[in-house]
Amino acid sequence: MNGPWTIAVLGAGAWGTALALTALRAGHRATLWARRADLAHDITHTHENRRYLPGIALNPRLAALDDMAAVLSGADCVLAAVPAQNLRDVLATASATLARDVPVVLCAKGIERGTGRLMSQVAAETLPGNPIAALSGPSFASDVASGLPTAVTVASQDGALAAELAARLSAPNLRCYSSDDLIGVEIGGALKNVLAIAAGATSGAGLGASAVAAMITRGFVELRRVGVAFGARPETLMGLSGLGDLILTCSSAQSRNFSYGLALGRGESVEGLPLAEGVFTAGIAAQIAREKGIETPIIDAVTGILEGRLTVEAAMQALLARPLKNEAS
Ligand SMILES: NC(=O)C1=CN([C@@H]2O[C@H](COP(=O)(O)OP(=O)(O)OC[C@H]3O[C@@H](n4cnc5c(N)ncnc54)[C@H](O)[C@@H]3O)[C@@H](O)[C@H]2O)C=CC1
Ligand SMILES: O=C(CO)COP(=O)(O)O
Repeated sequence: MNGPWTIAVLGAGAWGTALALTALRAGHRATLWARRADLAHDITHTHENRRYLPGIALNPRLAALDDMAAVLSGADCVLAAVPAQNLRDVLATASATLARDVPVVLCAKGIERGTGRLMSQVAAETLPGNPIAALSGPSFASDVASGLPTAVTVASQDGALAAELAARLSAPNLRCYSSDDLIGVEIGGALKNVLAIAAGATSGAGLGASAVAAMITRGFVELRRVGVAFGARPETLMGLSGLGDLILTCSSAQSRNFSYGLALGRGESVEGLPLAEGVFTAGIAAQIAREKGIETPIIDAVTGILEGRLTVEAAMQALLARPLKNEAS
């Protein structure tokens, strides 16, 4: 289909709002679905998402509704930007009204806790028949919403669909590359959040920039090991959705995952901190790695800290005391 698309964005949090603004910048029509009527009202009438993107003036053409069926009606494409653990419920609701030929682009980064499913597997189960893609890469919502530039990857097992979506979703400030390595793109996005908690904790514990760099690098080794076991291509893991997003998320307090780790490292309360997807993905990622016989000491350490079995100090000591080995092994 030529001409502008009608894009439905599910989830009116920071990322859904940023992506809807980007879709408008790309010349499309975009409507947000918000779970809560007051948030939908705010976005439509005050042109600000005060809860999730405070201080950023929204395009007055951006409307939000709390009626999912109305948002999905006539959509040429759906962007799903709700948290990973809520994706199944949201897509199950969408399945009642969404036409089966409409592509769904998954924008959450995580692994489903109870099942170990990647987001594309959740979508395949809840929306059988819909073409599925994922969008992932280094992209803080507030940067993207403000019009700052970045690049991401749009992946689908159908390479032609990925290329079409990448072309359609690219905007003046968002350069979308395409890939047919869907799993590779998803794994990078999910695991970098867990590793950002580790990097944040290292920094928060005052262990120094050298330790943070070592943590990121050895964390990337774990990301590659798990990714390859899932069938991801190494070059995908080295790309925007893997290494690119790992660098971003592990090096800035703008990241909620890094900030969560910072608080842990400083011994501060994490009560009430904003969504940090790595908190939910760590345990299931560690379990999957164990089942596949993959060594993931950093992901295991983050899990131990989150479950209250390890202090940050004890986890660091245990990592440093591991048997010495060849770096390439
Ligand atoms: N914020 C960012 O910079 C980026 C976030 N992402 C990913 O996007 C996903 C969403 O993140 P954000 O928008 O940042 O989170 P957020 O916390 O800003 O917003 C989450 C939104 O989902 C809604 N929500 C929560 N539980 C829900 C449920 N049970 N059913 C329906 N909606 C529900 C909330 O009301 C809110 O509107 C996450 O997986 C995150 O990793 C990806 C790239 C960038
Ligand atoms: O995924 C992100 C940037 O690409 C956002 O990271 P946080 O969820 O840690 O803020």
